[in-house]
Amino acid sequence: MSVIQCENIEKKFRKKKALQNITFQIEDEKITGLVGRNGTGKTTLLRILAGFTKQTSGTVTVFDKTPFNNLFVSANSILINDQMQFPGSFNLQDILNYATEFYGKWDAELAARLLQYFRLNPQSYHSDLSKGMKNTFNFIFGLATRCDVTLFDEPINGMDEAVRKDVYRALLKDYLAYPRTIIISSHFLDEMEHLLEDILLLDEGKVALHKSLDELREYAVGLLGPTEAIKRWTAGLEVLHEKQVVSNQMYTVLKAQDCTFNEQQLLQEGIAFMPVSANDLCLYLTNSRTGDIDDVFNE
Ligand SMILES: Nc1ncnc2c1ncn2[C@@H]1O[C@H](COP(=O)(O)OP(=O)(O)OP(=O)(O)O)[C@@H](O)[C@H]1O
Repeated sequence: MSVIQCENIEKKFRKKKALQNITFQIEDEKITGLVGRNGTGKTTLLRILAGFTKQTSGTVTVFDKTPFNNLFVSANSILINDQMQFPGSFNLQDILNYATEFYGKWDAELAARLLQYFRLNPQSYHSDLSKGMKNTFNFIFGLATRCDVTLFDEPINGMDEAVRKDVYRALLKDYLAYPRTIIISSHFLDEMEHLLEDILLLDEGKVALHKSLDELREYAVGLLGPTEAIKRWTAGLEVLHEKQVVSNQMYTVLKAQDCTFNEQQLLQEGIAFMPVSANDLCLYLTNSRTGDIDDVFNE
């Protein structure tokens, strides 16, 4: 069953199109990674799904309802980001107590145990926490709501590596015990790959790709070998990425469906097949249109 459906969404900020032609569906009980370069529309999309802002055109439904200003959607979904504001007079414990009243599936015990594990003092104030601690608290809050739709916008910003690892593990354990629809936007795809079932990749406000992680891992293949031989074999094919490794050796990434070569023949010419990670593929598919950073320093 689709919990989230977007049909041809566009979002404009004055003349700037932050999102365009966005169409996708997200099934119930999946963890989806929302990835893409800076400024590509991830936050805007999550804010629309959470009902915080309205699309300029197109249709969005969450639980078959239009999320903007919808009480049912706001009681059953949560958007966690580093802009979260809590009443200034509330300490962390007050915030957790208040959540009990608002979220039907709130797990106070989980919240308390995680607070203790991450050494967050329940008497401290949210505004006094460091960036990493604030985001750890926000993550705990989001997890403990057990909302049927839980949206995390770059939840691990500022967390150190050990905390990030624990956060991933907590998310996975809780999700396996209480499956729900989770979307996480992040620039750390490598680290979170093991959590994700699907990837929604945005590029300049459009959906570049929406696939399962398994499909993504098989989407492309890398060829490493002599430049002349690779150029000859790949002539006329769509190249997703290429890089000169050393003077006469290059690395080229192609769509796997286009690689109908005889692997043995390629090997004889010194060309090796290499897998392409989901993270690298996402980078290649959203490559800068302004060339390589090296070009900035070349005359
Ligand atoms: N309130 C706003 N007013 C004007 N422009 C905005 C506003 N919010 C976002 N934008 C623009 O919309 C585009 C998408 O921004 P958004 O924050 O959704 O990107 P993002 O993918 O989340 O970026 P990042 O990875 O850097 O957090 C950007 O060009 C941004 O400048």
